Amino acid sequence: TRSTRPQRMLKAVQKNATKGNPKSVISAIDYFCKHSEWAMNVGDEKGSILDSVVTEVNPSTVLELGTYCGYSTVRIARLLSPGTKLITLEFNPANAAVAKQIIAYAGLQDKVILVEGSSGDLIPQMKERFGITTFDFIFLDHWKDRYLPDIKLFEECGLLRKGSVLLADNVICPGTPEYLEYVRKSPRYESKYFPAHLEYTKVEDGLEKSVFLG
Ligand SMILES: Cc1ccc(Cc2cc(O)c(O)c(C(=O)NC/C=C/[C@H]3O[C@@H](n4cnc5c(N)ncnc54)[C@H](O)[C@@H]3O)c2)cc1
Ligand SMILES: [Mg+2]
Repeated sequence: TRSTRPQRMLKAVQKNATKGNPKSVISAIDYFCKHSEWAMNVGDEKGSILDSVVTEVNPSTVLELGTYCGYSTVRIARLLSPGTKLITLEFNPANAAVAKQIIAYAGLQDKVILVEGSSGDLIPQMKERFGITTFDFIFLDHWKDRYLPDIKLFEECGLLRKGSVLLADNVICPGTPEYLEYVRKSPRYESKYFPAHLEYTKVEDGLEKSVFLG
């Protein structure tokens, strides 16, 4: 049967990147998306903003919602200090299987815990399953209608502390209007919009960084 786009992306990484070199994996995926097939990775322009926020926060506890093929997982994990791991949630087994291989090809498997399942089910399990008290940094890049319910779930589960940083992809395109309204209106968050473009296109998009004020 015909291969899937994530499988073709993995092939491109195995062909064009250097094993154990995260930067080359990131470049190989960006090249594939620019010259072969567009795919919904955060991309290089928004990825640089992601890099700068992760570097600024220098988090000890990290959560990513929506692994997809692991592109942003690799971007984040490569910047984490030794001994720090990121937890990434993905409910599509086929995507998780590809992501696992791309993360391993980058040599970052020891810095990543990939959990198969849905955020709605897994977020309430973070404390008991992974011994997490609160998250320092959360990257939201899953189904856009899950951003708002999931941030409320973080609050209900006591997973945010004063200074926790949430970074949300696609707040313009595809768009997350309810989430944006919530974080921008709530007195419990300090929000900032980083303008950019939809990955590999000239369409306007951007990231919203929201700091929990406790
Ligand atoms: C109209 C239009 C369409 C598409 C675009 C382009 C565009 C650009 C982008 O950067 C995008 O991030 C997206 C986008 O839709 N992303 C959704 C990403 C899902 C992945 O995450 C997984 N997942 C989804 N919900 C959950 C969940 N609860 N728990 C665990 N995993 C979940 C899925 O299994 C997928 O692996 C789309 C722009 C405009
Ligand atoms: Mg996205």
